[in-house]
Amino acid sequence: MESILKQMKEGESVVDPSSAVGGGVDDVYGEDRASEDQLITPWTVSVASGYTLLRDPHHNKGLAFTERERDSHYLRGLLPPAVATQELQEKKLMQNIRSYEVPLHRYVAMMELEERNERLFYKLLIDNVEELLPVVYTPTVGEACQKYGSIFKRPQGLYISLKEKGKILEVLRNWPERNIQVIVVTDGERILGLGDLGCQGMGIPVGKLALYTALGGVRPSACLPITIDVGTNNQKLLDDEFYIGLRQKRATGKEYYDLLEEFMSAVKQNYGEKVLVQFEDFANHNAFELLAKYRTSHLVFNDDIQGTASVVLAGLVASLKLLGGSLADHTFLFLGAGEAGTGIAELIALEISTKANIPIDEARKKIWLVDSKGLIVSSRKETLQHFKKPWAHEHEPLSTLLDAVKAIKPSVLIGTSGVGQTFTQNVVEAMAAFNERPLIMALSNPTSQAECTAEQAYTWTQGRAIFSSGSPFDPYEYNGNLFIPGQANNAYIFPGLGFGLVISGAIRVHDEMLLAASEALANQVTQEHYDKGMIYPPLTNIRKISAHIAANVAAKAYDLGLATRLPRPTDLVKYAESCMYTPNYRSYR
Ligand SMILES: O=C([O-])CC(=O)C(=O)O
Ligand SMILES: [Mg+2]
Repeated sequence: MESILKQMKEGESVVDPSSAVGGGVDDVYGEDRASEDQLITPWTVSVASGYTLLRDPHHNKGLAFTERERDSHYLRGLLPPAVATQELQEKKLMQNIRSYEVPLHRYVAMMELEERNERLFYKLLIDNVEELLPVVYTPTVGEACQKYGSIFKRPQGLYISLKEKGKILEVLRNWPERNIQVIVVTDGERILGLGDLGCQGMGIPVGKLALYTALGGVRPSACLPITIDVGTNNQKLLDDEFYIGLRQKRATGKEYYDLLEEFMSAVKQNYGEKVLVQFEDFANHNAFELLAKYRTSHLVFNDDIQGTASVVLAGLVASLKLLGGSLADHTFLFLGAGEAGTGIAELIALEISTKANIPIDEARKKIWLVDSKGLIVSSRKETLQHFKKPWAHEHEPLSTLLDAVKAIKPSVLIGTSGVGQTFTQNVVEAMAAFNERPLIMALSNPTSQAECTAEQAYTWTQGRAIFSSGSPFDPYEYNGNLFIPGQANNAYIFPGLGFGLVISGAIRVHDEMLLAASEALANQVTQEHYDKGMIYPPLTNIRKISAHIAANVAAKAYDLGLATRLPRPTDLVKYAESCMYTPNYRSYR
């Protein structure tokens, strides 16, 4: 109370005006542009003082408050005498985090840092991206969701449950930030390859949005994680006394779709049509339908269908440098015909059809899918779900993956089944029998669900495999050679894709933007990477990569007439870079 009075005396606001309603892309980013050259704008002085300032994660700098700031912001005595730089704080935190051996403890330490000092959290994440991505994101975030009820301390996003039916607009208005640019929403029904985690799926939107900021450059205050809770069919959670969600079986059908409809229209009403909604980890039976329903009326994309497709296509295009030929010269076999499998298959077909100038149906014939019932073939067409039908080609029925590998003789094997250890030694050896360099992608997450490990892929092919996975694997030494697995995770794509949509003021996501994102990523793989057998660039350069992806996506948005931010900047890469949030401390006078 006292500190608020002090602020009022000084004419300061307790609210950061950068979060006020209104403002397009330019004024939104003014805050961070100003911060970079330490300009003092009216915004940067509008922070709370004293004890409140130390408790405000958006503005707190801890020991890094200077002597002058300690005087001018009533911090004397509230901090010990030492003054630290942001770099020294980083050093200390990395030491602390490395001292925790249990990955979940590292996760909790990072979340606590985010709640204490947002800029330091993002600085740490950006400067140590390869080390910390597996902590705040896949695979550790999977375990965090499984135990979310126990580790839950403070809400990090919005929970919209069936109890909020009819009141969703009010709920959105309860969120403290107004100027939202990106929402990641899940209903928790298919969290990674871990299944239905209900309300505890919240860890996923939180993790994805941390990457939007760290990897893509979207301001943290413009990001909104949302979990829609319609119940869970996970009995273990329903019986768990610490479960944080609705204690009921999942609502389905009309009840489910009515809630989603209310949510989507409330989002548009509250934030306008340029807010991006990323659907994440919905179950297959809803994911395709929600995407089809909203892609023509809202700025939406499904990360598991489209983001994953774009990242895999980039890896495939890059791998042609090592394999030779064009995509049309290859044959693709998938294990798993859900969101990721059919999404990737469709984008590959689109790319082949565009590049080879052949009808998409012809292009699809290069691509085969196996689901839990075996190879998808035309005799099964009647009973297939609609998203599998385009892949039902003429062939005799085959019930196992191994039989399919032997019969189809693919050059590329892609796992999107969500089931670990399904690329058995026999399967991988069969791939190596007729391919000089078999391309193997074990995409299911987290690590426990990967179809095979990097070590297995390299040893079972005597080091000939080109291997990528959804979850990270360490480099592996085999016969004196070091092999570096690629991480074919949508994390390469969605931050740049989303940022490109935001900076161009796009109003719809078009498939050509996914191709543009994919192309930009593939272009970032250099000869130096190819020489090491890599088909993805290292994550250490991810902000530069994201700027290129954003620029390519924005260019496509302008070309397609879907961009509303006019005039079109002449150099989109430079423009993207200049708009990116940077977490260096600002000075408060
Ligand atoms: O979150 C990840 O690591 C990738 C992804 O979207 C999924 O597995 O559902
Ligand atoms: Mg996902």
